[in-house]
Amino acid sequence: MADEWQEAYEFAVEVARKAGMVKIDKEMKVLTKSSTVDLVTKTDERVEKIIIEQLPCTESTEKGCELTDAPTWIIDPVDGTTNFVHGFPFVAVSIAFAVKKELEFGVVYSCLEDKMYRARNGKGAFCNDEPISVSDVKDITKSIIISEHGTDRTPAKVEKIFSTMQKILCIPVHGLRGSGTAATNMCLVATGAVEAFFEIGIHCWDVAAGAVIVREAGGIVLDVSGGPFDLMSRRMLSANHEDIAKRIIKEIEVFEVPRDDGVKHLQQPSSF
Ligand SMILES: O=P(O)(O)O[C@H]1[C@H](O)[C@@H](O)[C@H](O)[C@@H](O)[C@@H]1O
Ligand SMILES: [Mg+2]
Repeated sequence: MADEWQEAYEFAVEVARKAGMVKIDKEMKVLTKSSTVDLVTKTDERVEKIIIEQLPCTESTEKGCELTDAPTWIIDPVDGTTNFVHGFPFVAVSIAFAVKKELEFGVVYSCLEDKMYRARNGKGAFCNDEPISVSDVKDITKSIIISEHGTDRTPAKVEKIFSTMQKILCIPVHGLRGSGTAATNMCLVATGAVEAFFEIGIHCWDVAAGAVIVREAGGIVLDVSGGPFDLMSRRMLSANHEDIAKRIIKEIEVFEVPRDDGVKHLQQPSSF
């Protein structure tokens, strides 16, 4: 049987590259989404339009996310919009494709670094056409971990986020980092530059492509409780190895966030 999705995969790489030809423009119009620190720009809209016009069979929906069995594109035109607005040099285009609710391939173009990350189920992960793989460090005290504080500044949530970061820092780990884009953070796990990245509050479009890239690079993608990864849950932990993941999970102070699909919060059974 012909390789059904290969053409779509290759096409997504080209579309991501074209969409990534964005320029840092000091006069850009900045708008806000869920809060005054959750930014979106006219460029986000322009890039989204470029992508949607070029990808085959796209129907765009303004109404949140619902993953059905139909072939579905999951797009973040500018991941790292706050970076983009400030000229902080990590901005990515993220394009994923799911079939029957399973992610089939993911493409992340880190445009300012000109790094094209891509992966397809069972076919490996690549950066600029070179195969990539996760780090082999299993000792958390020899690791670098990424987390982000997101855009919800409710004091109780911020407290949990910083308390988690403090506990992880004091394990101790070699360092804590954050590029400001979830898609790029996941690619940093996939290349072995860091051992893990976790965040509560991200959206499906921030992490869908990265999830395929991490898995194909030999890593794991889980819920922050250790249970199976649920794309709509807005909770994600990606790691090079389950030893690193288990150790981080011990320290994560989980808090509730509304799911992307609007379904009431589901309890995630831990696989550890
Ligand atoms: O830049 P966007 O697409 O809004 O995504 C980022 C999100 O807004 C932040 O809350 C997260 O901390 C980042 O990891 C996302 O990539
Ligand atoms: Mg994003």
